[in-house]
Amino acid sequence: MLTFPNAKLNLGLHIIAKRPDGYHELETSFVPLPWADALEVLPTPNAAPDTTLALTGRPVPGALATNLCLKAYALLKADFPALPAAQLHLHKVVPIGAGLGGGSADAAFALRSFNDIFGLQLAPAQLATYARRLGADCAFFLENTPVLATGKGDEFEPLPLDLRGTPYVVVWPGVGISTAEAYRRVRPQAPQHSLRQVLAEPLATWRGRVVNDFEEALAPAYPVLAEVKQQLYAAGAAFASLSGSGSAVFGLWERGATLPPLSWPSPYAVWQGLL
Ligand SMILES: C[C@@](CO)(OP(=O)(O)O)[C@H](O)COP(=O)(O)OP(=O)(O)OC[C@H]1O[C@@H](n2ccc(N)nc2=O)[C@H](O)[C@@H]1O
Ligand SMILES: Nc1ncnc2c1ncn2[C@@H]1O[C@H](COP(=O)(O)OP(=O)(O)O)[C@@H](O)[C@H]1O
Repeated sequence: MLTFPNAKLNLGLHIIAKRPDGYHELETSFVPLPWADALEVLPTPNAAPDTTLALTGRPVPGALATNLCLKAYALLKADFPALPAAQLHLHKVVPIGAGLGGGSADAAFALRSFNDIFGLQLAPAQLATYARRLGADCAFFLENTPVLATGKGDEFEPLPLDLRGTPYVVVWPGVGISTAEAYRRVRPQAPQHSLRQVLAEPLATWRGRVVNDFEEALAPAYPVLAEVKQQLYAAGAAFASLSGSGSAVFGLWERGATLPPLSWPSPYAVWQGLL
Protein backbone atom coordinates (compact mmCIF):
# COMPACT_ATOMS: atom_id res chain seq x y z
CA MET A 1 0.00 0.00 0.00
CA LEU A 2 1.47 3.34 -1.08
CA THR A 3 0.47 6.56 0.75
CA PHE A 4 1.71 10.13 0.80
CA PRO A 5 1.97 11.43 4.41
CA ASN A 6 1.51 15.18 4.05
CA ALA A 7 2.75 18.02 6.21
CA LYS A 8 0.68 20.56 8.17
CA LEU A 9 0.82 24.27 8.89
CA ASN A 10 -0.11 25.92 12.18
CA LEU A 11 -2.19 29.07 11.82
CA GLY A 12 -1.61 30.76 15.17
CA LEU A 13 -0.27 29.00 18.25
CA HIS A 14 -0.90 30.12 21.82
CA ILE A 15 1.09 28.44 24.58
CA ILE A 16 -1.16 29.06 27.53
CA ALA A 17 0.24 27.15 30.52
CA LYS A 18 2.65 24.43 31.58
CA ARG A 19 0.89 21.28 32.75
CA PRO A 20 1.88 19.07 35.69
CA ASP A 21 2.86 16.33 33.18
CA GLY A 22 5.48 18.65 31.62
CA TYR A 23 3.47 19.24 28.43
CA HIS A 24 1.93 22.61 27.57
CA GLU A 25 -1.69 23.67 27.21
CA LEU A 26 -2.17 25.00 23.67
CA GLU A 27 -4.56 26.68 21.34
CA THR A 28 -3.60 26.33 17.70
CA SER A 29 -5.02 25.40 14.35
CA PHE A 30 -3.76 22.79 11.93
CA VAL A 31 -4.34 22.81 8.19
CA PRO A 32 -3.03 20.17 5.80
CA LEU A 33 -0.18 21.20 3.49
CA PRO A 34 0.31 19.35 0.19
CA TRP A 35 4.05 18.67 0.74
CA ALA A 36 4.44 14.95 1.38
CA ASP A 37 6.70 11.96 1.98
CA ALA A 38 5.97 8.62 0.27
CA LEU A 39 5.38 5.55 2.43
CA GLU A 40 4.98 2.03 1.09
CA VAL A 41 3.80 -0.71 3.48
CA LEU A 42 3.64 -4.32 2.27
CA PRO A 43 3.29 -7.67 4.05
CA THR A 44 6.77 -9.28 4.09
CA PRO A 45 7.35 -11.68 1.20
CA ASN A 46 7.29 -15.40 2.12
CA ALA A 47 6.05 -14.47 5.62
CA ALA A 48 9.56 -13.35 6.67
CA PRO A 49 9.51 -12.80 10.45
CA ASP A 50 11.04 -9.32 10.81
CA THR A 51 9.56 -5.93 10.04
CA THR A 52 11.99 -3.81 8.02
CA LEU A 53 12.23 -0.14 7.11
CA ALA A 54 14.20 1.16 4.12
CA LEU A 55 14.86 4.91 4.11
CA THR A 56 15.60 7.07 1.08
CA GLY A 57 15.53 10.81 0.45
CA ARG A 58 16.26 13.32 3.22
CA PRO A 59 18.27 11.66 6.05
CA VAL A 60 16.20 11.03 9.22
CA PRO A 61 18.33 11.43 12.37
CA GLY A 62 18.31 8.76 15.07
CA ALA A 63 18.46 4.98 15.20
CA LEU A 64 16.11 3.13 12.82
CA ALA A 65 14.09 1.71 15.74
CA THR A 66 13.21 5.28 16.81
CA ASN A 67 11.59 6.00 13.46
CA LEU A 68 7.94 6.78 14.07
CA CYS A 69 6.87 4.30 11.34
CA LEU A 70 8.46 1.44 13.31
CA LYS A 71 7.14 2.84 16.60
CA ALA A 72 3.64 2.73 15.06
CA TYR A 73 4.18 -0.93 14.14
CA ALA A 74 5.50 -1.78 17.64
CA LEU A 75 2.49 -0.12 19.28
CA LEU A 76 0.04 -2.28 17.30
CA LYS A 77 2.16 -5.42 17.69
CA ALA A 78 1.94 -5.05 21.49
CA ASP A 79 -1.87 -5.29 21.27
CA PHE A 80 -2.05 -7.71 18.30
CA PRO A 81 0.74 -10.28 18.90
CA ALA A 82 -0.24 -12.19 15.73
CA LEU A 83 0.31 -9.11 13.55
CA PRO A 84 2.36 -10.31 10.55
CA ALA A 85 5.67 -8.61 9.77
CA ALA A 86 5.71 -5.76 7.29
CA GLN A 87 8.17 -4.33 4.79
CA LEU A 88 8.27 -0.53 4.86
CA HIS A 89 9.88 1.98 2.55
CA LEU A 90 9.83 5.66 3.55
CA HIS A 91 11.01 8.23 1.04
CA LYS A 92 11.54 11.34 3.17
CA VAL A 93 10.80 14.66 1.51
CA VAL A 94 9.41 16.96 4.24
CA PRO A 95 12.19 18.65 6.26
CA ILE A 96 12.71 17.40 9.80
CA GLY A 97 12.44 19.61 12.89
CA ALA A 98 10.52 22.07 10.74
CA GLY A 99 7.23 22.43 12.60
CA LEU A 100 5.57 20.74 9.63
CA GLY A 101 4.69 17.55 11.54
CA GLY A 102 6.39 15.26 9.04
CA GLY A 103 7.26 12.51 11.53
CA SER A 104 3.77 12.54 13.03
CA ALA A 105 2.25 12.29 9.54
CA ASP A 106 4.39 9.23 8.75
CA ALA A 107 3.23 7.60 12.00
CA ALA A 108 -0.46 8.30 11.31
CA PHE A 109 -0.28 7.02 7.72
CA ALA A 110 1.66 3.93 8.87
CA LEU A 111 -1.05 3.12 11.45
CA ARG A 112 -3.73 3.43 8.78
CA SER A 113 -1.76 1.27 6.34
CA PHE A 114 -1.29 -1.53 8.93
CA ASN A 115 -4.99 -1.34 9.75
CA ASP A 116 -5.89 -1.69 6.06
CA ILE A 117 -3.40 -4.31 4.85
CA PHE A 118 -3.77 -6.58 7.89
CA GLY A 119 -7.57 -6.10 8.22
CA LEU A 120 -7.42 -5.03 11.88
CA GLN A 121 -10.78 -3.25 11.52
CA LEU A 122 -9.82 -0.52 13.98
CA ALA A 123 -12.44 2.23 14.04
CA PRO A 124 -11.31 5.86 13.49
CA ALA A 125 -11.52 6.61 17.25
CA GLN A 126 -9.31 3.59 18.05
CA LEU A 127 -6.74 4.64 15.43
CA ALA A 128 -6.76 8.15 16.94
CA THR A 129 -6.02 6.71 20.41
CA TYR A 130 -2.96 4.90 19.02
CA ALA A 131 -1.90 8.04 17.14
CA ARG A 132 -2.04 10.21 20.29
CA ARG A 133 0.41 7.84 21.96
CA LEU A 134 2.92 8.49 19.18
CA GLY A 135 2.80 12.30 19.22
CA ALA A 136 0.54 15.13 20.32
CA ASP A 137 -0.31 16.23 16.77
CA CYS A 138 -0.27 12.75 15.19
CA ALA A 139 -4.05 12.12 15.22
CA PHE A 140 -4.63 15.27 13.12
CA PHE A 141 -3.20 13.44 10.09
CA LEU A 142 -5.87 10.71 10.24
CA GLU A 143 -8.67 13.14 9.28
CA ASN A 144 -6.43 15.77 7.67
CA THR A 145 -9.02 18.56 7.69
CA PRO A 146 -8.64 22.05 9.25
CA VAL A 147 -9.08 21.90 13.02
CA LEU A 148 -8.76 24.03 16.11
CA ALA A 149 -6.57 22.09 18.53
CA THR A 150 -6.56 22.52 22.31
CA GLY A 151 -5.29 20.55 25.32
CA LYS A 152 -1.81 19.19 24.48
CA GLY A 153 -2.64 20.03 20.87
CA ASP A 154 -4.42 16.68 20.59
CA GLU A 155 -8.08 17.64 21.10
CA PHE A 156 -9.67 18.73 17.86
CA GLU A 157 -12.76 20.66 16.81
CA PRO A 158 -13.58 21.23 13.15
CA LEU A 159 -12.71 24.72 11.91
CA PRO A 160 -14.88 26.20 9.16
CA LEU A 161 -11.83 27.52 7.33
CA ASP A 162 -11.73 27.18 3.57
CA LEU A 163 -8.31 28.16 2.26
CA ARG A 164 -8.51 26.00 -0.87
CA GLY A 165 -6.82 27.72 -3.79
CA THR A 166 -4.79 30.05 -1.52
CA PRO A 167 -1.22 30.47 -2.89
CA TYR A 168 1.46 29.59 -0.35
CA VAL A 169 5.25 29.48 -0.02
CA VAL A 170 6.93 27.43 2.73
CA VAL A 171 10.61 28.13 3.43
CA TRP A 172 12.80 25.81 5.49
CA PRO A 173 15.87 27.88 6.37
CA GLY A 174 18.36 25.02 6.37
CA VAL A 175 18.32 24.46 10.13
CA GLY A 176 16.05 22.21 12.19
CA ILE A 177 14.67 23.11 15.64
CA SER A 178 13.79 20.39 18.13
CA THR A 179 10.22 20.70 19.39
CA ALA A 180 11.26 19.99 23.01
CA GLU A 181 13.96 22.72 22.81
CA ALA A 182 11.45 25.22 21.43
CA TYR A 183 9.01 24.56 24.30
CA ARG A 184 11.81 25.06 26.82
CA ARG A 185 12.35 28.61 25.47
CA VAL A 186 8.71 29.73 25.84
CA ARG A 187 7.08 31.58 28.72
CA PRO A 188 3.41 30.51 28.72
CA GLN A 189 0.78 33.30 28.81
CA ALA A 190 -2.95 33.80 28.32
CA PRO A 191 -3.74 34.71 24.68
CA GLN A 192 -4.86 38.23 23.75
CA HIS A 193 -7.28 37.08 21.03
CA SER A 194 -9.51 34.08 20.54
CA LEU A 195 -7.87 32.21 17.67
CA ARG A 196 -11.20 30.82 16.45
CA GLN A 197 -12.59 34.37 16.21
CA VAL A 198 -9.59 35.87 14.40
CA LEU A 199 -9.39 32.98 11.92
CA ALA A 200 -13.07 33.53 11.05
CA GLU A 201 -12.10 36.94 9.64
CA PRO A 202 -10.55 37.49 6.18
CA LEU A 203 -6.90 36.58 5.55
CA ALA A 204 -6.07 40.27 5.02
CA THR A 205 -6.81 40.96 8.72
CA TRP A 206 -4.60 38.21 10.18
CA ARG A 207 -1.23 40.02 10.14
CA GLY A 208 -0.25 40.88 13.74
CA ARG A 209 -3.40 39.17 15.09
CA VAL A 210 -2.82 35.49 14.28
CA VAL A 211 0.19 34.95 16.51
CA ASN A 212 2.55 32.02 17.00
CA ASP A 213 4.09 32.36 20.49
CA PHE A 214 7.18 30.39 19.41
CA GLU A 215 8.26 33.29 17.16
CA GLU A 216 9.14 35.62 20.01
CA ALA A 217 10.67 32.83 22.10
CA LEU A 218 12.94 31.61 19.26
CA ALA A 219 13.90 35.04 17.86
CA PRO A 220 17.10 35.59 19.89
CA ALA A 221 18.59 32.18 19.00
CA TYR A 222 17.27 32.01 15.41
CA PRO A 223 17.25 35.52 13.83
CA VAL A 224 16.85 33.87 10.40
CA LEU A 225 13.16 33.17 11.18
CA ALA A 226 12.22 36.87 11.32
CA GLU A 227 14.35 37.55 8.23
CA VAL A 228 12.47 34.96 6.16
CA LYS A 229 9.10 36.21 7.44
CA GLN A 230 10.05 39.77 6.52
CA GLN A 231 11.09 38.63 3.02
CA LEU A 232 7.73 36.91 2.53
CA TYR A 233 5.86 40.08 3.50
CA ALA A 234 8.15 42.12 1.22
CA ALA A 235 7.19 39.71 -1.59
CA GLY A 236 3.50 40.49 -1.09
CA ALA A 237 2.29 37.80 1.31
CA ALA A 238 -1.01 38.73 3.00
CA PHE A 239 0.03 36.71 6.04
CA ALA A 240 3.33 35.11 7.08
CA SER A 241 4.25 33.07 10.15
CA LEU A 242 6.42 30.43 11.68
CA SER A 243 4.77 26.99 11.55
CA GLY A 244 4.54 25.14 14.87
CA SER A 245 7.84 25.12 16.74
CA GLY A 246 9.74 25.94 13.53
CA SER A 247 11.93 26.22 11.70
CA ALA A 248 9.71 26.47 8.60
CA VAL A 249 8.20 29.88 7.85
CA PHE A 250 5.30 30.22 5.42
CA GLY A 251 3.51 32.96 3.52
CA LEU A 252 -0.08 32.99 2.26
CA TRP A 253 -1.22 35.20 -0.62
CA GLU A 254 -4.75 36.28 -1.53
CA ARG A 255 -6.55 33.85 -3.88
CA GLY A 256 -5.79 34.65 -7.51
CA ALA A 257 -2.47 36.39 -6.68
CA THR A 258 0.55 35.37 -8.74
CA LEU A 259 3.47 34.23 -6.60
CA PRO A 260 6.50 36.44 -7.25
CA PRO A 261 9.78 34.78 -8.25
CA LEU A 262 11.67 34.22 -4.98
CA SER A 263 15.21 32.98 -4.63
CA TRP A 264 16.70 31.59 -1.45
CA PRO A 265 20.26 30.60 -0.57
CA SER A 266 21.40 26.98 -0.31
CA PRO A 267 20.65 24.83 1.75
CA TYR A 268 17.15 26.31 2.14
CA ALA A 269 14.28 24.08 0.98
CA VAL A 270 11.26 25.82 -0.52
CA TRP A 271 7.84 24.48 -1.47
CA GLN A 272 5.07 26.49 -3.10
CA GLY A 273 1.69 25.98 -4.68
CA LEU A 274 -1.99 26.28 -3.86
CA LEU A 275 -3.57 25.02 -0.62
C1 LIG B 1 4.80 22.23 18.44
C2 LIG B 1 3.75 21.45 17.72
C3 LIG B 1 2.64 22.44 17.41
O1 LIG B 1 1.74 21.94 16.49
O2 LIG B 1 4.15 20.87 16.51
P1 LIG B 1 5.58 20.83 15.74
O3 LIG B 1 6.04 22.21 15.60
O4 LIG B 1 6.52 19.98 16.53
O5 LIG B 1 5.27 20.20 14.41
C4 LIG B 1 3.19 20.32 18.60
O6 LIG B 1 2.76 20.83 19.84
C5 LIG B 1 4.20 19.22 18.83
O7 LIG B 1 3.57 18.03 18.67
P2 LIG B 1 4.44 16.66 18.56
O8 LIG B 1 5.62 16.91 17.65
O9 LIG B 1 3.51 15.58 18.20
O10 LIG B 1 4.96 16.59 20.04
P3 LIG B 1 5.38 15.31 20.92
O11 LIG B 1 6.23 14.41 20.09
O12 LIG B 1 4.16 14.76 21.58
O13 LIG B 1 6.26 16.03 22.04
C6 LIG B 1 7.59 16.45 21.83
C7 LIG B 1 7.99 17.32 23.01
O14 LIG B 1 7.37 18.62 22.89
C8 LIG B 1 6.95 19.11 24.16
N1 LIG B 1 5.49 19.37 24.11
C9 LIG B 1 4.73 18.88 23.10
C10 LIG B 1 3.38 19.19 23.02
C11 LIG B 1 2.83 20.02 24.04
N2 LIG B 1 1.53 20.34 24.03
N3 LIG B 1 3.61 20.50 25.03
C12 LIG B 1 4.94 20.19 25.09
O15 LIG B 1 5.65 20.65 26.00
C13 LIG B 1 7.34 18.06 25.17
O16 LIG B 1 8.61 18.45 25.67
C14 LIG B 1 7.51 16.80 24.35
O17 LIG B 1 8.45 15.93 24.92
N1 LIG C 1 9.58 9.27 10.03
C1 LIG C 1 10.14 10.33 10.63
N2 LIG C 1 10.23 11.51 9.98
C2 LIG C 1 10.78 12.60 10.60
N3 LIG C 1 11.28 12.59 11.83
C3 LIG C 1 11.21 11.44 12.52
C4 LIG C 1 10.64 10.27 11.95
N4 LIG C 1 10.70 9.29 12.86
C5 LIG C 1 11.28 9.81 13.94
N5 LIG C 1 11.60 11.09 13.76
C6 LIG C 1 12.21 12.00 14.75
O1 LIG C 1 11.24 13.02 15.08
C7 LIG C 1 11.87 14.28 15.26
C8 LIG C 1 11.29 15.36 14.32
O2 LIG C 1 9.98 15.13 14.02
P1 LIG C 1 9.20 16.07 13.02
O3 LIG C 1 7.77 15.66 13.07
O4 LIG C 1 9.85 16.16 11.70
O5 LIG C 1 9.36 17.46 13.72
P2 LIG C 1 8.55 18.73 13.45
O6 LIG C 1 7.12 18.38 13.68
O7 LIG C 1 9.06 19.74 14.41
O8 LIG C 1 8.86 19.09 12.05
C9 LIG C 1 13.34 14.04 14.99
O9 LIG C 1 13.97 13.83 16.23
C10 LIG C 1 13.39 12.76 14.19
O10 LIG C 1 14.57 12.05 14.37
